[in-house]
Amino acid sequence: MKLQLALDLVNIPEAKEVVKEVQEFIDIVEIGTPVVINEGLRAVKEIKEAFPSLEVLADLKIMDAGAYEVMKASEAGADIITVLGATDDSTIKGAVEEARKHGKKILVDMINVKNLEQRAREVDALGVDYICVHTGYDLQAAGENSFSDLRAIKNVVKRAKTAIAGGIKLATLPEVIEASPDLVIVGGGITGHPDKRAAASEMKQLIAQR
Ligand SMILES: O=C(CO)[C@H](O)[C@H](O)COP(=O)(O)O
Repeated sequence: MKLQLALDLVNIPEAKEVVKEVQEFIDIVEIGTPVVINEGLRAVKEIKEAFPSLEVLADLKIMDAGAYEVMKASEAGADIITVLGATDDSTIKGAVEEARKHGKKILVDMINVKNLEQRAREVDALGVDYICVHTGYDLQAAGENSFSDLRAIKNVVKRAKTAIAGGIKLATLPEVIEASPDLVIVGGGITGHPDKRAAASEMKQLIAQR
């Protein structure tokens, strides 16, 4: 089980500071969608150059032009690129084919997918690397989480790895770990903690005990 740090509310220098603090406890660093909007793919490039031993995920949440956007993120140094599960199969197929050309991986974000199990089966058959259940910020604010969604996709996904994101904190991590995802994605649970290093370290220990 891997731990991914999601960076959403920082600029590039701040991102580097946070990663420096917690790098020994994380496997993947995510350049979040707001960071890409503010800083562009330069953020991916700079973080990959600064931390070459970490995998870097570009959270582009691709909805169209899958091949082109994966090509651009790959050129910037991303190891994993996100595509939305709600989009058309042709976009996901294009993204997967392009990722293969560059030796990169595709994570499909199932945010706001209604027919979750059926779509997870379909997306799995398209050859993606990760399928991720995700409660976004707006639904987190309404008290929702993706814990039962994770259990649901674990029952139907046969070849992709599974991942979960959305509001995971130290207190809720044990419940997440219980459902055995391959990847746990944590943003505010680390970046919003008064001691980021301690939070990341404790999360890594909880995951390692599994
Ligand atoms: O993709 C995202 C928002 O759309 C976030 O990166 C993801 O939800 C993880 O952050 P947090 O743990 O703070 O919810």
